[in-house]
Amino acid sequence: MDSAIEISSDSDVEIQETRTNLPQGSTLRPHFVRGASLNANGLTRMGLPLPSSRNGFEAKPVTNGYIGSSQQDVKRVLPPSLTRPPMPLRPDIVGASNGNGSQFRGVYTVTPAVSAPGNFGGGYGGFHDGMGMGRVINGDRLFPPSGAHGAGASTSHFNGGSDPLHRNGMGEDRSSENDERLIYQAALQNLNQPKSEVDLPDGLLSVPLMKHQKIALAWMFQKETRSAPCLGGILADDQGLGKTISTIALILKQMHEAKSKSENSSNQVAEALDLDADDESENPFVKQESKAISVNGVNGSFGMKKGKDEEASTSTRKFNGKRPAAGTLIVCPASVVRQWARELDEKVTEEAKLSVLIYHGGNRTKDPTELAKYDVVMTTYAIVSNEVPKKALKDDDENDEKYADNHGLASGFSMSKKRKEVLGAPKKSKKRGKKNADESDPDCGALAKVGWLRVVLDEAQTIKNHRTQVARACCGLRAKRRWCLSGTPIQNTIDDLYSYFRFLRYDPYAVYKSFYSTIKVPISRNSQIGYKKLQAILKAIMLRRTKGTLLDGQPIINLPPKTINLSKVDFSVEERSFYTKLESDSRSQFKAYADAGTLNQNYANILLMLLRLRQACDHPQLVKGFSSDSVGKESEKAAKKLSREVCVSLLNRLESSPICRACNDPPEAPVITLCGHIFCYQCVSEYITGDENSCPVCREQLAHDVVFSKSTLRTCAADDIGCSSSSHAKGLNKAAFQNGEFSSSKIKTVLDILQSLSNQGRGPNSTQNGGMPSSSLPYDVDDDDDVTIIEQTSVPSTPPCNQAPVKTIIFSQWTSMLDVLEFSLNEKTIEFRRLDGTMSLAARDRAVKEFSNDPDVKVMIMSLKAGNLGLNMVAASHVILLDLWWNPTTEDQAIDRAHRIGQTRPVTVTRITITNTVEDRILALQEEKRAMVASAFGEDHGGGSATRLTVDDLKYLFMV
Ligand SMILES: Nc1ncnc2c1ncn2[C@@H]1O[C@H](COP(=O)(O)OP(=O)(O)OP(=O)(O)O)[C@@H](O)[C@H]1O
Repeated sequence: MDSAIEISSDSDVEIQETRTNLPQGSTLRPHFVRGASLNANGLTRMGLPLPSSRNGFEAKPVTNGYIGSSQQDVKRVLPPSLTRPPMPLRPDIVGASNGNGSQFRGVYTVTPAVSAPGNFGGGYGGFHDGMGMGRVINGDRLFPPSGAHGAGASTSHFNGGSDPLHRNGMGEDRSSENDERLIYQAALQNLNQPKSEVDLPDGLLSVPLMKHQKIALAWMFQKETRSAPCLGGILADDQGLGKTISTIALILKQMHEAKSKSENSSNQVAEALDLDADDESENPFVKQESKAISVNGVNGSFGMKKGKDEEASTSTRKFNGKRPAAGTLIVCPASVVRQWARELDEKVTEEAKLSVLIYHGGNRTKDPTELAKYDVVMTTYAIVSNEVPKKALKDDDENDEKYADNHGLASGFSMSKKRKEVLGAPKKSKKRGKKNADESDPDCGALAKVGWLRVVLDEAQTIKNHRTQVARACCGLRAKRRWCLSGTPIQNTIDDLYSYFRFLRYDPYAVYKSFYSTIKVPISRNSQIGYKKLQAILKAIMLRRTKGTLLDGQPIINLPPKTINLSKVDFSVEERSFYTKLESDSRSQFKAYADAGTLNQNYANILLMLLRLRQACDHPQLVKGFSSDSVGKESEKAAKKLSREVCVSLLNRLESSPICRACNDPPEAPVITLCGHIFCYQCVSEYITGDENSCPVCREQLAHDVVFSKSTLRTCAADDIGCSSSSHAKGLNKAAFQNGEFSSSKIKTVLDILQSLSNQGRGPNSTQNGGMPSSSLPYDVDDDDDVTIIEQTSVPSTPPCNQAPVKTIIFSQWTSMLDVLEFSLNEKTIEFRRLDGTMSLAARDRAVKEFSNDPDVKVMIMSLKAGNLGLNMVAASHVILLDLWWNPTTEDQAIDRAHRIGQTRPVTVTRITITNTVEDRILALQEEKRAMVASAFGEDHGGGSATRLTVDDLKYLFMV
């Protein structure tokens, strides 16, 4: 087995307790506290060092480490400050231990996490809270004393110069101005929560900024000055705290200041000019003609609308002769583009209206000077990925290999050339390399041909893997000021940070060698000191407040409570028998791979088996292929024109390598592009409907007529492969489903919940406490910032009923589950809307609006992939999660669509899982994932090591 780096933490104690509680016959997970290797979208490859999950720690002798199964396993030494009492388990784990199949309902109630000011957890105060993942136990944050303040952090501890790697000049090309020692020494001088506030002059925003937003504005404004280590930073406030409005305020503030300066003094203009000069350009900017153009509402094409004033509105943007200088570029997921537009429209007054362009769609301009006319341009990550030359990875590629060796990554798990080819990675042609590096290439889009004053990456975790096309493209954007907005900046490992540093040009950490030698090596040598150093490094560029952060002793926002129910239901007899057979077949197959020593080679197959088990928990028909063929007529027509050889070859490929190149999970409704890359239909649709029109892997043109499903290809290669049986089976399954022969326990549970909400919503006696029993027992937990778990035995009741109708969002990660659900909702005449990745942006926007505004629309069914980020859906006070996502932060993000500013009612969340299935074990993995994230943010200093799904993880999942 490969070597694996272990987190040695006090959570071992917790796990041992769990083991004693497990029911007879339950499979104990040998590596329960080991770092699970999950990525944001799902599993990382078994031991495969996905770029975002590289292990970067040196081996340490074991002192109090967890004893792994391999003798080569490497242990991590915990600082003494991190030995804390064992923490009780989450009810889901305990629930799994009941062993009697009885339903268990754990309730997680959000109480504002109280953290006293000065307690380092009292908001933004440095690494822990600065990173924002300080855990709350009974309302108190736990931090190691080492992180309580910066006083104990002698700068000598941070002497990067003593680092041989550093001394050897790996970062030697950086100026002394950027010397990391200066940066963190400066940062150490003020590790307290920023308190300075700045407000906008009256008349710019239509709503007042909240106190924490004024602090954010002051902080952001200051970070855009030359005194900062890089111009910009990471605003990492919790989801829903108003990162959007803070950013809009920054844009307005900077424009207002620049305008005042230019009116007042020519000297000041000169200063402003200097401040805005593009430091990546040799030529100073020259004055640009600017126009005031107001945003054209939030509907239609978002074209420009000339403002009343034609006076200069965009401060100091200038042309440099070669590249037009443009304003602010907002890059965000397609699903939130219109929401940004709406915020800009609604939150900015008529007088201060910004000119806004949504740069999206097939008809988008190719003229860079056109982009330069707007104050704000909004676009999607996919378009950036398509249009902007990728920043070269040469250095990092070398590093990856070199450092992987250093960190005990088994060679068999490395992303070998062979593996890349299997997965369809394009061979790098010299031509492409050149093309990527040259923005004068005619294929390079308008986005890359302007110099931006400011680039803002919303949901910046999208670039957490610095090797991806999208991350490299974002890095390639020319910009003076750079911002990352993310409520979940670290999802997997410390390496996630590297990608942000690289984008931000946060020298010297923007060079992997320096990041490695100045951050990762110190952590591995002495985690306590190393993390203090990271704390300081982050402090200089990151602001993070959670919903529980206190300002002057008061919570920064007063949100109604959030209650999370874990609803464990059992299968029907038919479902159980179907599942049991599937599980035992999968286990046998897994054992066969294990016995043959071919687990690595069969990684994709193993994930596919897991996918089927997970889907079977939702509805057996998902496994049996109920879902209708995703691709449309265009695809079928085009497939008929392909030669049989091409069809067979594509089909073979589609059947042999089932990993989606977008989400890294086995694809749902798998399709293959003509260029040979495999995706979930939903994932590839994001690229097509987003009008980016190009394959995220190789940039080949994409459209619906170059995307083929298995059944379409089978039809074309009919005789040998037997398409007829497949479509027959599909018809049969659908018929079976429609006849109700195979109902799903989860669907029934959803309908019961909706029914009960509908009844309770009408009733006069709704409780005032969101369904919390009066005798609730406090339940400690360390895995969520602001959640306390209590045990509840009664069915949660609905929140208090006020005038607004009770609305529910239902999430599933599979569109086929949404299909099935649709059928049941229609049958019960429940009015709903749907949002998934295959829909156009306009259709998604319409669905959100109708759900929010139409009192008759009580339900929104959403794909977790398309709908978990950014959207404001406070009309809903109930959230149902139909299935478990590997990474719990994804679920948290989904829940926060409803639990955010603007929510006036308690929010109830129901996670539905099936007992005695793989879902029990995924819940346990999620616990590990939460623990890993906590580690990464300083709770147990194990961060960055928990990055891989090991063979033992898989054995656990398959109960082998
Ligand atoms: N000062 C304010 N006054 C009124 N409404 C506000 C204010 N600040 C934020 N909001 C509203 O709160 C909601 C959440 O804000 P926003 O979308 O900016 O949060 P966010 O931090 O960007 O969330 P996410 O991380 O999920 O994208 C929005 O509907 C926004 O309009």
